[in-house]
Amino acid sequence: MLELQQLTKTYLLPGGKNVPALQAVDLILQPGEWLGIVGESGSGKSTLARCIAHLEPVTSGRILYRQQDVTSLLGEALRQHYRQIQLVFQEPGSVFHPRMRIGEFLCEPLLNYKLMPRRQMAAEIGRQLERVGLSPAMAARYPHELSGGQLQRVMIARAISIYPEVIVFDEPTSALDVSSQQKILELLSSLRRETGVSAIFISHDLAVVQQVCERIAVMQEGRIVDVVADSRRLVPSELHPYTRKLIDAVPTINKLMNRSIHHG
Ligand SMILES: Nc1ncnc2c1ncn2[C@@H]1O[C@H](COP(=O)(O)OP(=O)(O)OP(=O)(O)O)[C@@H](O)[C@H]1O
Repeated sequence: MLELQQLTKTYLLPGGKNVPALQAVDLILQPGEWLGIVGESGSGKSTLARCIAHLEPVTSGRILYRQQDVTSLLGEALRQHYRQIQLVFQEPGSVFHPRMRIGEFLCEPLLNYKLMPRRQMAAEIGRQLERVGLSPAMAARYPHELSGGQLQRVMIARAISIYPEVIVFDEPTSALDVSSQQKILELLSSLRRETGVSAIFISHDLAVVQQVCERIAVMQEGRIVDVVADSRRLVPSELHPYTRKLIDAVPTINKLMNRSIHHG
């Protein structure tokens, strides 16, 4: 479905210094798959998300979407491609316009892609809000009247409203408290079952990624250093030393790992 070939992104800082944020990344996302990306801060996860979502140009390499190279798409072809790959960020607050009601925010992509006439919009927005566990009455509210977890649900509703084939989640639960985080992860699991959408799920927290992804790619200094086929069966001897270091940093994962070792 989506294939990254030798994807490289280098930032040029004022003064001439180069920052190699992505270094020859190769990665394949299969249809329906939720692929996890983990790595410590600065390893290049957000850069990868922005490049895949075409929010930043890549320095070199290719992004193949359904076998077509989309790195150099322009104009209407790019606009249509944007629709297929949606990005959900960590800080939903930064995406909302403070004076735009939630309903207007949800209308935007539907109008933009002419997915339905205006007269059906109110009912559709109500359905979308319900789908992510919110009341249709929320459509009349402003962003500052919603909690972080509710805003993240609105972001998710907006991302799925235009039926993308891939959603890139960049730390979607990191700004939330543990209970809201858990509820969002449950919502994502049920949306995955309902829609069959594919996803790239980025987090610094292996325990979170484990809940929604089978395969996980591990990033370090802009490279993929390890790909774990089954996030729920981590076999230490088969892991890259850096992956083991990440696991050691997460106590809950340690427990799961011990359990999988003892139970074969
Ligand atoms: N716009 C930019 N200009 C210059 N350097 C950047 C820019 N964005 C990211 N970088 C650098 O690229 C590298 C990768 O950053 P990135 O934000 O992708 O990592 P990350 O794994 O997402 O980290 P975090 O989890 O802290 O967000 C870092 O060295 C960062 O300083």
